[in-house]
Amino acid sequence: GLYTASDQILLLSPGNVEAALINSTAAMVVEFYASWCGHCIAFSPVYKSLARDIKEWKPAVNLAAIDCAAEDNRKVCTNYRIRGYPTIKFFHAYSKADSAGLAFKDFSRDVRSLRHKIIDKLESHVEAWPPACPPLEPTSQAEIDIFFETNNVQHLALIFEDAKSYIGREVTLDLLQFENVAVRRVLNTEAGLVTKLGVTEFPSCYLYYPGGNFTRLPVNIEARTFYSYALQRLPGVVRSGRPPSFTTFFHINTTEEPWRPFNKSRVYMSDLESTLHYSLRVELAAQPVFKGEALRSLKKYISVLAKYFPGRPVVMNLLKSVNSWLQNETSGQISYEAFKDILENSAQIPNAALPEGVRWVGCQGSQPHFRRYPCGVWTLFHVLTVQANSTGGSDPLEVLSAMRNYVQNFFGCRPCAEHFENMAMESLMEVNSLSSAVLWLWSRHNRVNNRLAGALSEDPKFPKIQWPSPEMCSACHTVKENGEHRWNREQVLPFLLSYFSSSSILTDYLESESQILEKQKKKHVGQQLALLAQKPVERRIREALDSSKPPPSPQPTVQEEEEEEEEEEEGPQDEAVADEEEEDGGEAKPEPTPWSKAEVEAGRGWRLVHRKPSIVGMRMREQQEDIVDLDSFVNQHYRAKALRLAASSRVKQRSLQRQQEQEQEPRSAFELGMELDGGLGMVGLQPLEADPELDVGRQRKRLQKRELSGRFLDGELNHRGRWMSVLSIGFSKLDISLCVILYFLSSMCLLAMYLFFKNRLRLRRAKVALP
Ligand SMILES: Cc1cc2nc3c(=O)[nH]c(=O)nc-3n(C[C@H](O)[C@H](O)[C@H](O)COP(=O)(O)OP(=O)(O)OC[C@H]3O[C@@H](n4cnc5c(N)ncnc54)[C@H](O)[C@@H]3O)c2cc1C
Repeated sequence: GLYTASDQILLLSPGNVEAALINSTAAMVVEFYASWCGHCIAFSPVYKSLARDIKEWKPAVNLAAIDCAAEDNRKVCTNYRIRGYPTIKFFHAYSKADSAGLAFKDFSRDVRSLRHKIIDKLESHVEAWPPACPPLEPTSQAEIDIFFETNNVQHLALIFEDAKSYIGREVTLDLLQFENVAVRRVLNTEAGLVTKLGVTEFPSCYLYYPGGNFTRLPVNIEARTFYSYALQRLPGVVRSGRPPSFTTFFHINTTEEPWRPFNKSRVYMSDLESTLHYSLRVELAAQPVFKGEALRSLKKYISVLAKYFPGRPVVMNLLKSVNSWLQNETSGQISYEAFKDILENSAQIPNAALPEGVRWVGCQGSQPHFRRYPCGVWTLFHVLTVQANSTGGSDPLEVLSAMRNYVQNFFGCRPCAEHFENMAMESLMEVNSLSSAVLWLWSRHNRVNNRLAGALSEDPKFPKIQWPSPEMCSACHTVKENGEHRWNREQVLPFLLSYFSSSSILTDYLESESQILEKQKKKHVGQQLALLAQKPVERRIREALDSSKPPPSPQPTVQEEEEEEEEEEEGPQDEAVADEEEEDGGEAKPEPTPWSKAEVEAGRGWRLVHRKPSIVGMRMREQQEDIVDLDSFVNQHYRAKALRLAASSRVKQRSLQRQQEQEQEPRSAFELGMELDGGLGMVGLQPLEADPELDVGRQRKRLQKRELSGRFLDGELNHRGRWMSVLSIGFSKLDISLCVILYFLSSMCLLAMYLFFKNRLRLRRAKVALP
């Protein structure tokens, strides 16, 4: 068919036609059409506009349509004696079963004249006036005099007009769904009232109160739209079924968060950043993997954000890094986790971060379920279309198609996405310039506002209006000669360009950039700690071993090797001095390689695990460490720790100065990790202190030296201890046995050779001695 349920048009079928047309409390206007008929197709936008225009009239009159081209509907259309398309018929409220409806003859294809026709038909009701329809006939002085005795309303609006004018009746129907206000039309011929109120202009609107007090309703233009808008916003006037505390909502904090006072006619960066946070960290997270259409949509979305989001440097740096990573991604699919790593700036690009959490300001709702994120999404895309326009984007559809794809693929509200897609399919192709893109989004947003006005999702504190209101931009509204409201697009465009421009965006309630960066830094450190704490011991050992495979070049340079050898050969006294020098920074050298921190860490890990042994022969075992026995590995480190502790306690006893130095020396995070891990901190290779500046490499070196010093100080260790220490470095019992056997065999061999040559010499001497 030509219509959908979101058009505010009731779609008729054999199943619901009787319930809709027979004995209904509201009158019905029905379009009988055929979906293949060109005139029907041409008329459908008018009929949709009419439905939007008079949606407040629903309790009195409702619009419906039926596609007679559908086989199932043919009998219904035949029963109502439909001969041609489109045919519009009017059914009075409480129509009988045999009613065939009143056809609109020669109706013109414009909303205003159709509206007037509907009013004419409503007034032609001959039976008892339907209770759902307000009185449409002109009022009199006599009725006004006793009005407040018989009606319990706060405001009575009197619209003074001539007999031909429909404004009074239209405004009466526009206010049908609002409480605490009544509207009556007064003809210019009602001399008593005209004189009493001193009315000179027709049309004009006056508010009349008990006791005969009255005041003129101030509006920019004397027209239906302005009257209806102003009357719907009078104090105490609420949509039917809504709480009457409309005006006091502003001061009541009904949300969990503190209310943030704001200017209703400004855009806030805090809303935009909150939208980015929710969109990128929450909504996108629903997709574990992006591929195909979803990946293309994500790329487009991030691309327009990186190009047009008028963000602070810290946010823009982050968006640009995410964008360049995404655009370089060619594998055809990416996981959300990988995306998130870049989003959280795991690579620690300087001065780049997206603030965490939401802080709604202009998008605050009076209840936690009102407004917020969807308000932010609209605002974000209005800002982006305006930014694209003012920065001279090349493709008029760039932002809108990114929005369309985002909404279609990721926006959590699926019916919203469906409605938006329908609008996009219908007219997005008409957009041919950057300014028409701005206007397209504005007008489609207004369509959504129109559809949602009065819906349960409408925040009573922020009623859905045709935006901008006359108060915000009176020049945006005009009235045609015939009194019909029109948007003045020439005025709307500059208004939108200024309202959503980057220079108009307020930065209240934002966290400072340094706060954001500081939080991000803490988060990174926290994540590293959590990761370390979560990893099972064996996994950490395996990872350490994996990381022990040499990366391309962080192997020690010749100079480094020499330095390390020198350090290893230094005695304990030298070590203390060297430690002091390192702490002072005196001898500390910057990392000689251009590797990232992680790579350097990996390199250090590699060097640590593969450090040159002090016993010749260890090199031969390096290749085998990939298949190390975990238990013996664990044992080695337990033993190493025990030896270190023993050695350091001996040192303490022997040197008071050395003891003091050791006591003053802060325990390194690495050592703490060793203790926490039961001596396995070495394999985690992670600093456990929350200070990211901690030089883990130096502490490791120091630790190595202590291990070594433990061995060199071992003069006091007993022979068995030393033997054990030799074993602990890596020789198995088999190795030792083989060595002993080889030693024994070679000794035997030497002995045999000695005896052999000795005998030969003796024989030779004996031969020479013979005559
Ligand atoms: C793409 C999309 C489709 C949606 N579809 C539906 C739906 O089908 N059903 C549903 O229940 N909800 C839908 N929503 C949510 C709904 O439109 C509102 O966003 C939500 O109800 C919150 O409303 P709000 O009062 O904060 O104002 P919003 O409509 O969210 O507007 C946000 C702000 O934008 C400004 N604004 C308002 N109108 C315009 C305009 N025409 N042009 C420029 N700026 C304007 C105002 O300052 C307003 O405060 C949709 C949201 C989006 C993003």
